[in-house]
Order: sequence, then C-alpha cells, then structure tokens
Amino acid sequence: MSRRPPAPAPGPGALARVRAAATLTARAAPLRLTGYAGLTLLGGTLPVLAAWLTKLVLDGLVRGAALTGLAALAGALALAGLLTAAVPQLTEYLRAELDRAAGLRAHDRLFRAVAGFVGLRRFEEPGFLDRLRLAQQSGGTSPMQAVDGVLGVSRAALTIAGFLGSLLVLSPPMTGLVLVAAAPTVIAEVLLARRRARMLWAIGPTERREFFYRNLLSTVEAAKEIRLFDLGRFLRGRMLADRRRADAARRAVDRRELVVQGGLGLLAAAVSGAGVVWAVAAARRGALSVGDVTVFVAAVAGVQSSLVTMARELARGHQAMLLFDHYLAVTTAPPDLPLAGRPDPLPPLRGGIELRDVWFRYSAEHPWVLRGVDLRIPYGATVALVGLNGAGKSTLVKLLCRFYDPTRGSIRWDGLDLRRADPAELRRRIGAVFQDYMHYDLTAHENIALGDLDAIGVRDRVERAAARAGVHRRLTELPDGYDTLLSRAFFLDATGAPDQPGVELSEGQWQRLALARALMRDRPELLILDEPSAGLDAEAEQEIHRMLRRHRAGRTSLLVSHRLNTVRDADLIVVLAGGRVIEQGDHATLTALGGEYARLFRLQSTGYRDTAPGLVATTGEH
Ligand SMILES: Nc1ncnc2c1ncn2[C@@H]1O[C@H](COP(=O)(O)OP(=O)(O)OP(=O)(O)O)[C@@H](O)[C@H]1O
Repeated sequence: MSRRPPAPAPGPGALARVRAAATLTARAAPLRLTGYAGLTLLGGTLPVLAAWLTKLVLDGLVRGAALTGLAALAGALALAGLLTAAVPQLTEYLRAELDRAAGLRAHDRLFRAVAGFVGLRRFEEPGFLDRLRLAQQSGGTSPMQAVDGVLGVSRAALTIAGFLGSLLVLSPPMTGLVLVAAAPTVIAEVLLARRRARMLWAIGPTERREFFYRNLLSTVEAAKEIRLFDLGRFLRGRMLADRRRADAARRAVDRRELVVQGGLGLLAAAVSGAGVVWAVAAARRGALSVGDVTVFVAAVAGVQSSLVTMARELARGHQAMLLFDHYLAVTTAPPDLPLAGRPDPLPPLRGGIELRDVWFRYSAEHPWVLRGVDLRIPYGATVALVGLNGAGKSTLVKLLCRFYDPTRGSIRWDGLDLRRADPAELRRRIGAVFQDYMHYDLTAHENIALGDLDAIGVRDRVERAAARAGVHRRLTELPDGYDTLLSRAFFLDATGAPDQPGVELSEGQWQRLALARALMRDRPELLILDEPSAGLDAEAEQEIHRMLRRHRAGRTSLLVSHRLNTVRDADLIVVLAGGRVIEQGDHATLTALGGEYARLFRLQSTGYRDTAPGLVATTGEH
C-alpha cells in the first residue's frame, strides 16, 4: 500500500442501491423473500408482546384477578414464548435459502457481465480489477446482506417503537435519557462501517499482490523456477510483507471498533443501571406496579439492545451497500468498446482487409505501438507478419479481432470499418490461434470442441480437426482417448473416481490442440496464426506448415512467425519495425532488396549452417 489507490467512483445513491439489491433478491426467490420479511417483522414485535403479557399476568396475580382471565393471559404468554423460540429458526432457514437463491443469481449476472465485455481493456485496468475482485468476493452475499440490513433495521425499529411507547407511559424523562444515550451508538456504528469499507478498498491492491505470491506456490508452471532459482524464501517474504500490511490496516480498524464500541457499551449499561434504580424506587413509593417494573426493565433493555442492533444492522447494511456498489459497478459498466447502436452487417470477405493509417497505444499513458500502419491483406492470400520482439505483431492481431479499436485510422473489412461491425459477428468469421493459447482443465475432446461449441457432441468433426493439427494419434493413445481429462489439478468425475487423475500433455502437444481448436471452424474467412509452431520440434513444424499451407490455400490468412523459413512461401511478407511497415513483398523480392528481412533471413540461415557457438538464430530483442 505504498500509494493510495484512487477512491472508487461514486456509485448510485443509497436508495437506488437498496432497490437494486431488493429487486435482485425478489427476482431470485419472491415467495421466500415475502416469508422471510414477514417472519423478521413478526420477530420484532414478539419481545414487546411478551413484556406486556408478563406485566398483565403479574399485575393480575398481585390484584387477585379471576382464574379464567389469568389462564387466558398465561396461555397467550406461553404462545408468545413458543413463537419466540420458533420464529428465529424458521427465519434463519429462510434466510439461508434466500441467500443461496440471491447468490446464484448474482454470480450468474456477474459472470455474464464480465464475459460480455467485448474487448480486453477492462482486464488491464488495476482499478477495475480491484472492483472485480471485491465483486467476486462479495457479489454472492452482498445483495442479501443489503436486504438483511434493511429488514434488520425495520425489525429493530418495530421493537424500539413498541418499547418506547411503553416507556413513555411509565416515565417520559427516562425515555429521553435512553434515546440520548443510544444516539452516539448509531452514529459511531455507521462511521465505523464507512471506515471499514474504505479500508477494504485501500488494501485491495495489496491483497491482490499477496494472492499472486500465494498462488505461485501452487502452480506447476512456477514450481520449476522457484526450485531452480531458490525463490521460495524470497516469495514467502514478499507474500508475508503484503499480508502484514493488509493485517495492519485491518487491525487499526478493529482497535478503533473495540475502543468505540466498548465505551458506548459502558454508557448504555450505566443508563440502564440508573433506570433500574429509579424504577425500584418508584415502585417502593407506589408510583409503579410490580408489572410496571417488569415492563420498564424489559423496555430499557429492549430499546437499548434494539438500538444497538439497529445501529449494527445499519452499519452492516451500509458496508454491504458499499460492497454491492462494486458489484453494481461491474455489472452495469458501460461497454469497453464503443459499439455501433445498429451495427452494419459484415459482408462476406471478397476484396480483402485493409489497415489505413492505423495508430495504436494501449492507453494515453502508454507509448505508441503502431504508428501509421498501412497494410492490405488481399482476399485468398497468405500474408506473413515478421519483425523483432515488441514490434507490434500480436497487437495488430488483437486489432484485427477487434479486442481494441485503433486509436487513429481504421481497419476495413471489404470496405466496412470494423468499428461499424458487431464484434461477435466478426469473431464468428475468424479462426485464430494465439501465441498465448489456453490450456483448459477439460477433456481432450472438449479442449478442441471449444473452437466451435456447436460441435461439442460431434466426435468426427473434433477428430478431423485433431488429425489436421497432427495430434489425433496421440489423443487416441490416452487412457480414455478423447475423453481423457487433460489436467493434473482435477479428477475426471466431480462425484468421485479419485483413481482417475487427468493427464498432462507436452507443450508441443498442447500447441497442436490449440491449433486443432482454431481449425474447428471449417471455413473461416480469415485465419490468424500467431506463432502456431513455436513449441514444435523441427519435424513437427515442417509437417504442420505443410498442412497449414494446404489448409490456407485459397483462404485469407495472416501468419505471424519468427521462423522465417516457415513464411517464405507466403504471398506477401510484411516487416514491421518501430510500429511501421518498413518492407513488404514476397520472399524473392525482399531478399533481393537486401533490407531488414534479408538481414534476418541471412542471420537465421547462417545460424543453421554455422556450427560456431555464439551465433544466434532468432530475430533478437527489439
Ligand atoms: N496489454 C498491453 N498493455 C500495454 N502495453 C502492451 C500490452 N501488450 C503489449 N504491449 C506493448 O506493446 C508492444 C508490442 O507488443 P506485441 O506483443 O504486439 O509485440 P510482438 O511484435 O507481438 O512481439 P513478440 O515478437 O515478442 O511476440 C510492446 O512494447 C509491449 O510491451
């Protein structure tokens, strides 16, 4: 927490938030909410009813009232006792049920909202990620807590109103004293809740970092390097430092609560002690009956405890509201890309894709990555994009998929600016394999079928894609063939089968699987292959490129690769440097030109021919 994060943007007003939480809960389980609200409010009236019935019984006994009257009162008192015992149990059950229903709905909405961001920008904003973390943590419980807060306050208000009425009858000055003594509690609890919510927001980044260090400990990917470089102690130190910083912030709020709530508790005890002394003295003088004393004692205790409950419910509700605010901010966030109100239909690709003076940077604080790129990917042609690390190749791929819009300039699909197109429609027309592809902890079949969900149950389409990517045989050799779970983290069957752990593939095999996933779309109008063979052995690389050449024939495709021998037969090779296209042409033209491409190609082919150590066969750092 070296730097205080920016305060969260103000959310909707308190009433609007309560309404949103109540609507979400009511839509999740309307009947259960009605039952819960009814029982909660009934619970608020029962203590007052019991106190008055006790008073009437005692006064009746002292007066020597008739047996039938007394019996009726005693029966009513017993019934109130029964209800007092049963209502909390029922309320608790309904609360748990409502909590589950509202939690399910809230998580579903959150998942849909996050999956619905069409671009990637939100996932790179630290402030938004903090909100998302808080929304994920509290999203399932905060709507219910907010509703609970409102109902808790209403129940306490009912009890207070009942007892205050009783107190007013017995002693107006004492009523005022009890109220004055309770006011600071209400104010303090609300202020404490605000402070706690602000503290939770402030330690968000620290906790996120701590989670990162903690998570490293359990990931296979990090395990090798942690051991090799002996990073365990270093990472533990970092993790503990972050944990301690977050704990210190929590402790400071806990201590403040201890002091404030302890002091207020003592004040309340003093007031109620004074009240009891006054009531006993008044009864001794004959100003109060025995029943009056019992009602008075119950009323002072009832008002005080209900005021404390009300203050706590207010505070908890307030805290839940602030957390719910993060949930609302995520679920109602505006689109991360400006979407056309009525997108133009994307025409079938016939002419080609054109980048016109495309400038791009990831944000106003970041440097320009692309600086006026002009490029044409003609229909039916294979265009290869080459350049040093950091030249902007993957960024250009992301713009083509419309994960971002160009900062300036435009990308045109047969003349249509991609900003005017529906991103989902665009992505349906594209087949792509990215440099940083995913490993899904799912079966081999599912890992491939995700490329076209319509084929999730169609075995032969999945097998055809796997065969094209050269991984079919390996998959049939797995213990359960295509149904083998590709994971070391989970077991196949959530209900058991602990003797069937998953299988882990080699990186090259995973890459083929990612390629098979991309090839599930039978006839993509644009095929994007960003380093599709980086993890493959030389033989596999040749084989994959031979297959891809066949697959690409007559299709529009963009191939990004550092291995220049795999791009030499592309129709057009484009060299990117410093965010601009510096050369383009086919292999023969570019080698004859003797520029950057020729230099890189020579460097790589010399690396293969020369046996002298020290010669590097990669394109190096930009
Ligand atoms: N999400 C991001 N936010 C900010 N900067 C980024 C982001 N992604 C990439 N960059 C920056 O953009 C520049 C271009 O990155 P890009 O990944 O497009 O290069 P590349 O040509 O694909 O490199 P490589 O050959 O290493 O894959 C780099 O300087 C990188 O630091």
